[in-house]
Amino acid sequence: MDFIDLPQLLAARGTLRLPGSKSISNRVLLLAALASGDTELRDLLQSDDTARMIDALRKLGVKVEALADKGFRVSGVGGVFPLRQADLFLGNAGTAFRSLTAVLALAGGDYRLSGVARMHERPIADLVDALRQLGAEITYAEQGGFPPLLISAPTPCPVDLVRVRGDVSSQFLSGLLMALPLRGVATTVEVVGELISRPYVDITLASMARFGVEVLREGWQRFTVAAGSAYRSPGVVEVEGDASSASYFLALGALGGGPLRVEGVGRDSLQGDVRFADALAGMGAKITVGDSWIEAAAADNGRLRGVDLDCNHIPDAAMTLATVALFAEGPTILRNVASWRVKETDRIAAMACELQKLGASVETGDDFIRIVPPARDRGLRPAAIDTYDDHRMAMCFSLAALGTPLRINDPAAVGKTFPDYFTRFAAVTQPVPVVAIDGTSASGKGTVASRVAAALGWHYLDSGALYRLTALAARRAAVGWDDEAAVAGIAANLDVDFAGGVTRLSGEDVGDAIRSEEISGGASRVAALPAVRAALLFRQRAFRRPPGLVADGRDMGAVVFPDSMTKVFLTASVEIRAERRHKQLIEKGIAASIAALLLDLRERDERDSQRCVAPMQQSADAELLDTTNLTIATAVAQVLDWVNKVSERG
Ligand SMILES: Nc1ncnc2c1ncn2[C@@H]1O[C@H](COP(=O)(O)OP(=O)(O)OP(=O)(O)O)[C@@H](O)[C@H]1O
Ligand SMILES: Nc1ccn([C@@H]2O[C@H](COP(=O)(O)O)[C@@H](O)[C@H]2O)c(=O)n1
Repeated sequence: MDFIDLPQLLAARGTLRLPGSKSISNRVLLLAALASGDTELRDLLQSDDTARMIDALRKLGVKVEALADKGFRVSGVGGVFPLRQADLFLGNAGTAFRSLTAVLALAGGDYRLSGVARMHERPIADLVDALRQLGAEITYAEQGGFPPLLISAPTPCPVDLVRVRGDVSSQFLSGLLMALPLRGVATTVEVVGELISRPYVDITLASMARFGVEVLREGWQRFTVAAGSAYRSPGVVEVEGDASSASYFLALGALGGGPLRVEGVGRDSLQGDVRFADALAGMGAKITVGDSWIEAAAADNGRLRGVDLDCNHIPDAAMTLATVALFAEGPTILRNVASWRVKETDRIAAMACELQKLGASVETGDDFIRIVPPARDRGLRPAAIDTYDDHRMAMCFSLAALGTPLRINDPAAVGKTFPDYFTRFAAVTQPVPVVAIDGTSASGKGTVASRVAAALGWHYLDSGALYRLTALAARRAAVGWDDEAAVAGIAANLDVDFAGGVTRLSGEDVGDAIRSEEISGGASRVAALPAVRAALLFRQRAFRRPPGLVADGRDMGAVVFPDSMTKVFLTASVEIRAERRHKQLIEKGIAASIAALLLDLRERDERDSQRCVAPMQQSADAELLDTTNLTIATAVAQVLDWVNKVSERG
């Protein structure tokens, strides 16, 4: 499985230009295609969802040209698609699926609309039922009430009133409204049930108005499109930044100190999700709003409060509040989020499951989620977060990195709306610093690394101990050191604890047992197995806790912590190393011979440096420290000097 490991973060600040709004991008793409005249769309979102819409429009015969600098030119077809037959695959793009269903059902032609498996589980009967009232000919290709859909030319139908449910997804109403000008006659839509996610309907109405069609709105119950309404290109449309995407960075600013400014949305934004900033302010964050930017910073006392909030108006951004709740004082209750259940995944269930992995207590109902953060002294637990092919799950949970190192599985899910999310995330966050000390066996890595850690007041990781523990546990389970799958299974489930400087395996102190020459050899054999290294990777990264980490091993700088602030490759002549190890063993009362140790060290160096995965080698960005003629104190002083120089450079 693909994953990204996020280091625990110390702070977040900076400025970020948002990608274009998904909701606006997909609406204006469709309206520009239906309009008469060419439209230049600037700052359009470029992501999976917009790619699906563009692809579909091209298959319908619409000319969509990419211009320089995130621009697109759409040659409008004046309401008549040139191609009257098409098979459209819309992935998991709800905005594209619902609006194209409505438009194609009234446009005339034979079309098949399908998507990914999850799209085929997302109900669409309410929209289909509404369209059928207008004469639409739509059949379900597989399961009744769900995509895929087969659409053919509508039967002429004189009705001027159509009813649609508004309490499942506002996209049904939005799709219907955008399609109505194709009828040419006055049509009123009456919403049945309470309309949810009203700000998204506002975006629809504003987008239609931009293309010359004013909808008469009576409360949130009746919407009328006048006879003869037709879309006309406004020439140029600038797409504002995505307010839902802004929520992750505003939350980062509030949790990570800030100030963190997002550019592209502000006071006059069309998007309801800008009100996420109000919710964050309600939790105690400092929010400043400009015409086209919003900035978030931590509360004066650095703490946020849990809230009890109706989230009907910010259904997408509300997910971000669920992970912010992990850091708040007291419980947070997010109400009126039933629509989460029919999104990219059942977001209430998915959110509950993943929040619990981090140590929160969670209660859920049909339309709410209640989150109690873990006790402050316990903090968040390192965890591997599943993302359910849902971009928002991946982005929301990245915030947990302010409390723990974590793994995000299938991070490419962000491609739906924010393909370079994790690169932008890294640019505005400051991870816990690491000093990596790699090198040959018995060169003094552990001695130097632990003293550097003590001098800095940082944590210390002896990564070799994990390979030694794996070798010991395999031996005890009578598993051969070459049995890759079995040893990797043991590594993945090691019950180890280093509390108080004591190395425990399943509760037993094994500090001496793992230092025997037999286990040293076993450790270097199991360490050559790729599956074992993969199984131990996140476990090592989970040691990266504030204020910093000094880690020693063979691949700390190259593989485990490639972004280490200082990398050192420590070595000494093999003869000196054998002498030091001999002295060390004799002092512990363990019998040893220099000749045997020499042989063993040479063998381990050879195996460690020649293996195919993460071989021991000095990387180009590592400082070389040969301790053959150095005292321990001099070696430690040299490393601290390198660390200080990097810190001074900032
Ligand atoms: N510069 C030095 N001068 C003299 N003795 C040293 C020096 N550095 C380390 N030693 C001694 O060498 C022995 C081996 O050091 P240490 O255990 O730190 O090595 P290591 O590289 O971590 O070994 P391993 O690869 O087995 O984990 C220890 O007894 C340590 O005190
Ligand atoms: N990052 C690491 C650390 C260790 N190993 C292997 O484990 C053996 C024991 O390590 P020590 O540092 O305690 O000597 C060592 O010989 C390596 O084979 C590793 O591969 N990567």
